[in-house]
Amino acid sequence: MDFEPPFQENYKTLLKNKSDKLGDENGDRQQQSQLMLIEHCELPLIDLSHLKIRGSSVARAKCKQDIVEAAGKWGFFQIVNHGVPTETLESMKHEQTKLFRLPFQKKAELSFLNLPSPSSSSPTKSYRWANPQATCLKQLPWSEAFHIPLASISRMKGNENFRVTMETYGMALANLAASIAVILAEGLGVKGTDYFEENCMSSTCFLRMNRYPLCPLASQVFGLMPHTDTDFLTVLCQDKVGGLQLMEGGRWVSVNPNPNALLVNIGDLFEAWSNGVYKSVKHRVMASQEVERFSMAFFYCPFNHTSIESPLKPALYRSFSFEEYTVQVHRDVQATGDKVGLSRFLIQ
Ligand SMILES: O=C(O)CCC(=O)C(=O)O
Ligand SMILES: [Fe+2]
Repeated sequence: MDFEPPFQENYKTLLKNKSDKLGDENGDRQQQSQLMLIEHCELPLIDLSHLKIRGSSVARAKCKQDIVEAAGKWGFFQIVNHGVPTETLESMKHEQTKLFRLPFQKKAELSFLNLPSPSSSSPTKSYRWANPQATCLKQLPWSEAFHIPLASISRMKGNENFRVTMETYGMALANLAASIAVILAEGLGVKGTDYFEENCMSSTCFLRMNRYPLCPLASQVFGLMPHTDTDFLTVLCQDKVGGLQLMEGGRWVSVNPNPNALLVNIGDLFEAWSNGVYKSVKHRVMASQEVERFSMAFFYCPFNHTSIESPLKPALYRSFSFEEYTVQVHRDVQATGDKVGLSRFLIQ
């Protein structure tokens, strides 16, 4: 299978170090018991058809309230009747599978898809797999991904269908995320804001296509390491396989996959903008020995120069630009393997 990244070959030394696995006798016992006794959770499922202007105002208010409550309690919720056409979703999934089935050597070429070369705020390549900086198995994600700035897809070479599908998908998701952002702002008592309309457009957003290959060492590595998202909102489209877990009340819980729903989660920027009311919750993906998994994350982000400052006072975080945040995250990841994140910007 020439599309498979060479995990085993390239990470031979790390993989030989069995004492390293995710919580064995030498590891953290608490972590081990957590891995074995994971509860499943049913995230709030919100039907966005209630938001229609023609519908009842009571149902509309209740739907908005459900979104606001889920963002504060879980940081995650599922949505149905979200308005993204089924054909658009299906074409994206089809194009995504085709993309990952290309030979590894081709995907890894620097010029593949003609996406932009690394810049200071996004200094890594669009195609990523495993983690060249990993010093132990816990830092080795068993996955490959394309991280695509929507601003640059007009330059994409090759498959015209893919470019058009991605453009349509990006626009639909940017509109969807914008309407959720306004509801969340209203939930904070901030009415009639044009902050999101002015600072976030489809061209400031990113798409990340993830593939989690079968993993022969599923108990030893993650599919994707625990992290929070560096954006305002993420809209995730996942298949029916499952594997996503999130932190709830200090423990990891498994999210039951619902392939008919999109999953929305709060990112770091919204946590800061909401002054901590909405939660950017840690999540991770477990690796699987049996089933391959695909997901697509849409990251709702502002311009690099956009200032993130909560309209609620007194502010918990000092104001920072999106670029300042991403540069700091990158610096911390390089230096410590951990992004640190919002706590860096807390006002003492
Ligand atoms: O694949 C998933 O379910 C989650 C992906 C994710 O968290 C990400 O791309 O940031
Ligand atoms: Fe994520």
